[in-house]
Amino acid sequence: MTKVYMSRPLPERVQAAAAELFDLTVRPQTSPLSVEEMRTALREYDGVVPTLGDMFSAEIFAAEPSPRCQVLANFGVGYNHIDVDAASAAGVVVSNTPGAVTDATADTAMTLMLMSARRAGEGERLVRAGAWEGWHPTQLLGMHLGGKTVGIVGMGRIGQAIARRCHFGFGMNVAYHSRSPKTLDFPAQRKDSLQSLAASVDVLVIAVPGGDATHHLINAQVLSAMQAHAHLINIARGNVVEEAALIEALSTGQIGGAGLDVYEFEPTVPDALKAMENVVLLPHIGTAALEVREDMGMMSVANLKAFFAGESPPNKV
Ligand SMILES: NC(=O)c1ccc[n+]([C@@H]2O[C@H](COP(=O)([O-])OP(=O)(O)OC[C@H]3O[C@@H](n4cnc5c(N)ncnc54)[C@H](O)[C@@H]3O)[C@@H](O)[C@H]2O)c1
Ligand SMILES: O=C(O)[C@H](O)CO
Repeated sequence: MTKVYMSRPLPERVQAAAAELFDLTVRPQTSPLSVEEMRTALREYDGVVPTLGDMFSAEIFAAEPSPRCQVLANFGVGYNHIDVDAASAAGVVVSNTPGAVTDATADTAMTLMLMSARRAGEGERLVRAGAWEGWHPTQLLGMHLGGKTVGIVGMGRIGQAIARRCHFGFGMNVAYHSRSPKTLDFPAQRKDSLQSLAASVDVLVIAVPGGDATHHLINAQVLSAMQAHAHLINIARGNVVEEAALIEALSTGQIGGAGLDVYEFEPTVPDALKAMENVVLLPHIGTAALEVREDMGMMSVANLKAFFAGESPPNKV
């Protein structure tokens, strides 16, 4: 029977579906795989279900050049933790879970946007500290989103879902920067550079994939182009934003605030960020809803099933 290894426990429904089809081993820990665990997974299993944090780098494939494993069915849309070229050179196909994550992650972006613009975290801390002295007309005044402009960096599935929510739900104007124009079913202004997008919006949202090509895409230069009242929202990958430059921009008042779901050195969150009132910090919960995690898992299982039936996985990357 085909041997499959899951690097973390997934929702019960997903494990049950995988166990019906394969000889399934579920690793009980929730931490990223160690180098030794990744090598063993490649050596001893036909298929592996890894997830973010399991760093299947070129070095791992170099150490296991002829693996038994033929497919990495990643749990998650982002696969920047897998060196796809090295996997391919070792004969390993990689798949991911696009679409299943889109709406939930866009909702998380809206949560961050509203919390940051309307100072919700700051207000919650005030209440919890017992320091709230009652309503008054000029307390905790934030930025109203209606009529403001959101700038999307990465107008893909999640970027478009965020833009739709902003336009149809909140009456915001939408701008974006992309290498080529997009055909969209809502009005949006395309900016020809990241700098001009950053300079012209009230909220800048990052929704690009992670990886070498987008590492520190949002650096000191981009942050200094932003307006002093503007907010930065990152639901993509932590190292797309140069965290040290963000801390500087937030602490000097170069930008108004930030909402983050992801961090450059996850799960480490710098003390400087934790100490600031004008930043909202979430623990990478973009897709954290049971039905979403079930959909992602069922997609990984469907990719494995197709692969071992001799077909191309529907979500091969
Ligand atoms: N926070 C979370 O829990 C969470 C959840 C899901 C996805 N994500 C992240 O979001 C990413 C995007 O997911 P998606 O499904 O929307 O992917 P996608 O491929 O549909 O969209 C990404 C878009 O970014 C564009 N892009 C790439 N490089 C760019 C650049 N330098 N400048 C401007 N645009 C650029 C691409 O052309 C594409 O349109 C994932 O790769 C993942 O890392 C995070
Ligand atoms: O890439 C993804 O899908 C998320 O970051 C994990 O849910």
